[in-house]
Amino acid sequence: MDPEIILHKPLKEIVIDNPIFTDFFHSFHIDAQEESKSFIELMDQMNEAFWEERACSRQELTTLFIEFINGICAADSQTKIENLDVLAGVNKLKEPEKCSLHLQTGEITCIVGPTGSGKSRLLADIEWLAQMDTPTQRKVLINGREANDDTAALFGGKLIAQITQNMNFVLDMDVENFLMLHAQSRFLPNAEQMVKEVISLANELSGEPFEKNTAVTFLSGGQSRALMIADVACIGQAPIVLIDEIENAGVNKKKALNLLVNKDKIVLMATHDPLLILLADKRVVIKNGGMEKVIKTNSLEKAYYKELEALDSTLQKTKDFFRVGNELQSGKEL
Ligand SMILES: Nc1ncnc2c1ncn2[C@@H]1O[C@H](COP(=O)(O)OP(=O)(O)OP(=O)(O)O)[C@@H](O)[C@H]1O
Repeated sequence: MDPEIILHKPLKEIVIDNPIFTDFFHSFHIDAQEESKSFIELMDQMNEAFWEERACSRQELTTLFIEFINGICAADSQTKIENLDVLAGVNKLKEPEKCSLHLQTGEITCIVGPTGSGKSRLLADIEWLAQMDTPTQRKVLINGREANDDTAALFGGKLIAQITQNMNFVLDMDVENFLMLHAQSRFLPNAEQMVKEVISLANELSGEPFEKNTAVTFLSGGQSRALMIADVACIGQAPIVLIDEIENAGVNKKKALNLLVNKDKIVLMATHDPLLILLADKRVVIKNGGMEKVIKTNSLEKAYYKELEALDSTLQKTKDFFRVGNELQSGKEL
C-alpha cells in the first residue's frame, strides 16, 4: 500500500478496498462512502469552517492520514499469511511421519488416503494450530513461526475457515439477512452489494438455485455448502480454508475451488475425488495416520484431468437427465 497512491485515489474506492479506512474518515466527519474525490482533491476544496470544526489544519490532517496509512501497512505485513507448515509428528503406530507439509497462498493442496487413515485429523491439527499437543504430535508454523493463540488473535478469529459435509444451520433467518449480518460484522462498507454477489455465486455453484428470502434452515446440503463456499470466499476474510470432502456436496467443484484460490488463500482439502485431486497443485498422502509423501501434480496428470473432466461432465449430464424424471427411449437422448 503506497501512501502516494492512496492520497490520489477516490475515497469511496479506498473504503471498499480496505474498510478500516472508514474509521479514519468517520472520526473527521468525512462521508467517504459517497465521495468520488481523492483525499488531496477533497483537501483542496475545504474552506475555513471545515478546518475550524475539526480543530486542525490541512497539513495536520494530511500528516495524520499518512501516519494512518503507514500504520495499516505495518499491521498488514504482520497479518499477511504467506505460508503454513505442518511439521512431522507420529503416525498411529507412534512411528515418525515420513514428511512434513508446506502450504502456500494461492495453492490448492489435497489430502488423500484410505477411509480412516487420518485425513480429517490433519485438518483438525491445522484448525487447532497444533503444537505437539494432539495425538499426532504435529507442530503448525505460520510464516515460519510457531502458531499460537496470539497468531489467531491477530486475525480477530478470521484465520481459518472450515467447510465440511455436515454443515447445518440452526438459525431462523433468511439467506439475505444471514449474509448481511456476517458482512456487517466484518465492517464491509459495500455489504449489500457483497451479499448480492454471494447469493449469485452460491447459485452458480449449486445445482438447485435458491432465493435471497429462502430460510437458511430450508437449504439443502448442497445449497448450504455452496452458500458457505461463496461466503468464505467473499465475506469471510480467513486466509486459510480447510475443506473436508465436498465431492458429494452437490456443488460445482471446479468453480468453487477457483473462486477460493482467486482470493489468494491457502486451500487444503481432504478428498477421495480424482477430479479434485488432479485439480490441486499437490497432494499429501496419508497412511496409518501419518504423512507419507507429498506429490506435485505432474503434466501427465494435468492432461489426464481434461479426459476425466469430459467423463465427469457426461456423468453429470446423465444424473441431471434422470433426476428430473426423464426416461431413455431411443438411447440417443444423452
Ligand atoms: N497420527 C495419529 N495418531 C493417533 N490417532 C490418529 C492419527 N491420525 C488419525 N488418528 C485417528 O484415527 C481416526 C480416523 O482418522 P480420520 O477421521 O482423520 O480419518 P479420515 O481419513 O478422515 O477418514 P474418512 O475418509 O472416513 O473421513 C480418528 O479417530 C483420528 O483421531
